[in-house]
Amino acid sequence: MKTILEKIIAQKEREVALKSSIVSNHQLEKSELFKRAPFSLSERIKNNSLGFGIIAEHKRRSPSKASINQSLHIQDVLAGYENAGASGSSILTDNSFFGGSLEDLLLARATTQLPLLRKDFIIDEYQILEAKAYGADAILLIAAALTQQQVFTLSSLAKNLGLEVLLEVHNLKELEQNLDAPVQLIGVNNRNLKIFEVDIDNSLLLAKHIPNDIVKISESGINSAKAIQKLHAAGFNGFLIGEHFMKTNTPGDAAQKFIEEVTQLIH
Ligand SMILES: O=P(O)(O)OC[C@@H](O)[C@@H](O)c1c[nH]c2ccccc12
Repeated sequence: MKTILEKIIAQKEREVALKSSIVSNHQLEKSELFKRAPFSLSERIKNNSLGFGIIAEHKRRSPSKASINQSLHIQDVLAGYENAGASGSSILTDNSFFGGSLEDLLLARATTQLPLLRKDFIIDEYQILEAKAYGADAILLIAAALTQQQVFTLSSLAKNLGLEVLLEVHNLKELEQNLDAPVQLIGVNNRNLKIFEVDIDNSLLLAKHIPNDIVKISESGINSAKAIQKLHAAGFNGFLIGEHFMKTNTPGDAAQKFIEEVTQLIH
């Protein structure tokens, strides 16, 4: 039986083959946004007055949750996140499994000055060119979906284009085998993408193995200020949060309240 991750990757391979057959790399490189100088997500997380960074995610649905929120406009969500004091935003662009699109990324770019992470299952250089052409500042690479060679090649290309990389790992092996790749942020996913179970303790265990010149992010399943307090004490600088905000009618307000709670708790 195929895991969900394997199914998603198989679908991505088909998508990339189809899309690149009608829109060339060169056409993507000619787009207006390709000339834009990207923002630094890692700098915003390290240097902000809060002492921690929240990457607030736009997510309508996921394989583990059929519907989180289908009724909001991405412009309102992003304006709310920016106003709340988030350090960046993660925009799901996968359509088949998460209900997002590159159009979402474009609308987000037009709405906000926050650094934007293209959140997708990137397996090919073509998708990195797309990310830049649609206004991303950073991309996600998922170690569990890539070989060590792919992580190195794809993150090198991103770097050459001025995009930062958040490398997602789930265990020590994935972390250690990719430490020579040029990435600015490493995210420990609390959710196992193969079986979709959440375990915050996973991040706590891996934190000390991440080199200190790399920004440390804890991802997924975070829904309380107390969880951030623990993770922050373990050395994490940033926190990627989707569902806890997106399940409300006003994700920006939820993010604001959350950031206030965390600030009180950790100072
Ligand atoms: O909604 P949550 O549990 O706060 O999680 C956000 C984010 O970490 C999660 O969406 C995510 C982490 N890694 C991914 C890889 C692909 C798609 C989605 C993800």
